[in-house]
Amino acid sequence: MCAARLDIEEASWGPSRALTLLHPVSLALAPGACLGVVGANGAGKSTLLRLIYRYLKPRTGRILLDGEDLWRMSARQAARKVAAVLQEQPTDFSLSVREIVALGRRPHLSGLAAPSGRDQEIVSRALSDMQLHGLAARRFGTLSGGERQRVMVARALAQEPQLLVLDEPTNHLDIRHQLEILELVRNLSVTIVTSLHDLNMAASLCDQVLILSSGRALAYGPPAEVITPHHVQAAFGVVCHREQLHPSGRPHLTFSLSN
Ligand SMILES: Nc1ncnc2c1ncn2[C@@H]1O[C@H](COP(=O)(O)OP(=O)(O)OP(=O)(O)O)[C@@H](O)[C@H]1O
Repeated sequence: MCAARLDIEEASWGPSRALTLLHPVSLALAPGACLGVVGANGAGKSTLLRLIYRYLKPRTGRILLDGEDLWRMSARQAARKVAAVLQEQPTDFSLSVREIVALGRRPHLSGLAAPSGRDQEIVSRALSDMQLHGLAARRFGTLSGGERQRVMVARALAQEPQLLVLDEPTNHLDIRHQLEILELVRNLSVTIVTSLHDLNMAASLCDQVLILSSGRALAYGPPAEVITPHHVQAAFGVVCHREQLHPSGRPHLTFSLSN
């Protein structure tokens, strides 16, 4: 897998001319960097992610991967470069875990060609990266929420993307699997855009953070500059305290409704 540079240039979106849900957003993300998109419910995180994985076409502006406009590529070309792990999961519950993960190879297969030995190897690696080998033959519909989430990450890994988009990747996961997924994601050599609700997690995982508030970019930059009590108050309407953990000295945020 290799990593792409992501440039978002004045990208906005709304379902009609009269309604803008995402006001123009611009940012540049270096290859291999991890961007965390945070904000209150309804702030526009999923909408921005949908533009980045080419589900929605920007009403204004562009999304560029290594300088190439996502909407000037074919859907298939884009699918070879961008993979997404979404909160909505597939409804083909009767497929096995291995079959679902193998769907990630589809953009790389030509025509009706059967998967090659290399494709099978990539699928096996994705299954073992997500510790799913023991579940490979199980029907997707029989898995727990956390197991399903790991299958969706494995499918995205099998796609060998240059940019991986994750919408709340730790949903449904217990603490151990949350930490494992985050560590795995962090060690991938791809560019990552992830929405997160946990600001402490965003601060420790991400190289850059974008705070959205009511469909507008409130702040963008390294976590220490962006996740500040002032911005948190403005975006979430809560009081935020930055404390230092002992003995690591790492910053940790706590929140309250009033001082
Ligand atoms: N097609 C649409 N038509 C009308 N409104 C929409 C449409 N899509 C999204 N919205 C609204 O736009 C706002 C932003 O939605 P979005 O899903 O991007 O928020 P979010 O930050 O991901 O929220 P959450 O944290 O709750 O998942 C919400 O108020 C949502 O109801």
